[in-house]
Amino acid sequence: MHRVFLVGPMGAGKTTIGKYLARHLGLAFADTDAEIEHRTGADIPWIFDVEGEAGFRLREAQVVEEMTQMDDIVLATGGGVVIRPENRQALGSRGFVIYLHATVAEQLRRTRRDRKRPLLQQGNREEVLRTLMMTRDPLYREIADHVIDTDGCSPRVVAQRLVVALNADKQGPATLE
Ligand SMILES: Nc1ncnc2c1ncn2[C@@H]1O[C@H](COP(=O)(O)OP(=O)(O)OP(=O)(O)O)[C@@H](O)[C@H]1O
Ligand SMILES: O=C(O)C1=C[C@@H](O)[C@@H](O)[C@H](O)C1
Ligand SMILES: [Mg+2]
Repeated sequence: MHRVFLVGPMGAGKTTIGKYLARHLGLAFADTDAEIEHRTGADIPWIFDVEGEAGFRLREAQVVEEMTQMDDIVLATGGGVVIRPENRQALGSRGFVIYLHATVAEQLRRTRRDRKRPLLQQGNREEVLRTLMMTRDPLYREIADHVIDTDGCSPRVVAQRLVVALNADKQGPATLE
């Protein structure tokens, strides 16, 4: 039984690399952001507008509680998933957690044209990303079994490093056969 959970900030590549990795490993792919949109029939900016960030976080916690119990899955999470202790507990205890790290400069480059991440649509993007990173980086690390620096690496190279990390984890629940 394989469960790989990808955590990290906006633009780290969780969604991009998660899809690639799942295909490579022959596992299902799921994404908490996409699942929330699927369940509500609304996109994330709309949910933030109507229900506020608090409403979104509640939905996110419900999805995390369910999806971290699915088998043979690569699960990409939203950048803020680690805020809630119950999410950290579920992710940290139920699967192999990979922290995809990217510097703020790299996050800025990768999210330059983004209009779908509500937290990046107001104020100074660099400042927002820096503040989020300061509070969240220790939380990503708290639950991570492995950290991968993605700066300057193509999605393919990041995915290859991820496979190496999974293979090296003899005890982990996501060890490759
Ligand atoms: N290793 C990489 N090298 C270059 N570009 C990348 C890399 N990983 C992702 N990208 C690009 O960065 C953008 C954001 O990637 P992605 O949506 O996968 O991030 P995410 O971690 O899922 O963010 P979020 O937390 O907001 O869901 C996309 O345009 C993607 O193509
Ligand atoms: O970093 C965050 O808090 C977020 C990241 C995205 O994945 C989405 O979950 C949403 O835009 C919030
Ligand atoms: Mg994503």
